[in-house]
Amino acid sequence: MAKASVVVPEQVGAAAAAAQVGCPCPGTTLFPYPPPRAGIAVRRKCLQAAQQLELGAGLRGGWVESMRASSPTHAKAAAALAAGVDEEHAAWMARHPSALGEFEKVVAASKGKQIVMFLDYDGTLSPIVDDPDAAFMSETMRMAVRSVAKHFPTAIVSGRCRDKVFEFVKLAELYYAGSHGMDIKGPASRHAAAKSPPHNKGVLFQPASEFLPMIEQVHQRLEQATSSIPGAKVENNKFCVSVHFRCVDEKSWGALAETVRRVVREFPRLRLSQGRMVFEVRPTIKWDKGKALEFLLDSLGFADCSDVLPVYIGDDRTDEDAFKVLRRRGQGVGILVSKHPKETTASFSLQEPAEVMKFLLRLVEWNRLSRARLRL
Ligand SMILES: O=P(O)(O)OC[C@H]1O[C@H](O[C@H]2O[C@H](CO)[C@@H](O)[C@H](O)[C@H]2O)[C@H](O)[C@@H](O)[C@@H]1O
Repeated sequence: MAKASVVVPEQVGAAAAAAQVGCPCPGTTLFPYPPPRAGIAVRRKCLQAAQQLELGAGLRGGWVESMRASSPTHAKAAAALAAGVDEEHAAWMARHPSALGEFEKVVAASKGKQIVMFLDYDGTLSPIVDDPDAAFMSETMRMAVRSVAKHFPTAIVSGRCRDKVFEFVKLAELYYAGSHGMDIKGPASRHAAAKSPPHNKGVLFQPASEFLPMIEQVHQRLEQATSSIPGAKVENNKFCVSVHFRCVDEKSWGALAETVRRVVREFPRLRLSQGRMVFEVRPTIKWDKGKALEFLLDSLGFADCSDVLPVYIGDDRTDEDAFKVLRRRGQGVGILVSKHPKETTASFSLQEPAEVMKFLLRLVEWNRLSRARLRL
């Protein structure tokens, strides 16, 4: 398999581009610029369909195609039809190599920098399951995240409401950005708070608080309107609402998409996007997981700093906003969790939560050894 190198010709372009936008550390980017194209015709078509959906311009067929794209099984089948699976996968892996396989390059990029860890929850720390209320993370994963947080400032960035994701993760020493980054809170544990920068104590940021009553309303409307579609599940995520279709018969997907769109049209200040077998309804404000990442870096005292290396691991379309921010800053490491080729702005990949755990533990071990070596 062709290996991607940190020192590739495109990075000269990256450095130049970074310099043009005034990036403080143009020589240190891990991101080739312009971003490599996945070249997956089927995926791109599906992405366009998803964008149409977001713009509200999609036809019924476009929605269903986009809904299919959010299922790895369908996507895999579609990609397999479009090209040889192995070739497609190998080419994709060459563009987005395994963060475990290229571990040395990842850590080399952190030389002299503070790593800040950003972790998505569903599909990254916990496996995807049919019932959103049963998406538990394993105790071993919890221990891995706890260890990471002992070594690096660590944040969970999730589409879930903050309280719910905290119930799953149960680690008070972390930062949490729930509702796709619209509900940010600093560590609750006294020990972690004591270690936080002084200006960051008790950080709490909720840029969409005025939308709370509207989200309540749309949640009720969606529950009502989708109640006749078996398997549809509406989840109130405080500043946004998810409508799940993982358990809906594919024959009803068109009807569900139309119903959701009809309801969302009643609320011009809300918008519709799509995640993994889920519609996401959220405020039209310009705030997403990428903005949350930047907010947290600033809160941690790393605004306009070149001596920080944000590492963001996520599996979903909404995580792309964070990957894009890293690429624009020319700073950090974006890692997509996916077994299948997907169009992404992330530089690296990991296949599944089990690999995420291995990566986290390896990072902890590497940091422990590097510190021990410094003490010698
Ligand atoms: O940003 P995330 O932490 O990845 O949250 C995104 C959505 O995740 C959850 O839904 C996804 O996981 C479920 C459990 O595995 C699965 O059943 C569903 O199909 C996935 O879309 C969560 O329930 C949503 O509210 C989040 O927005």
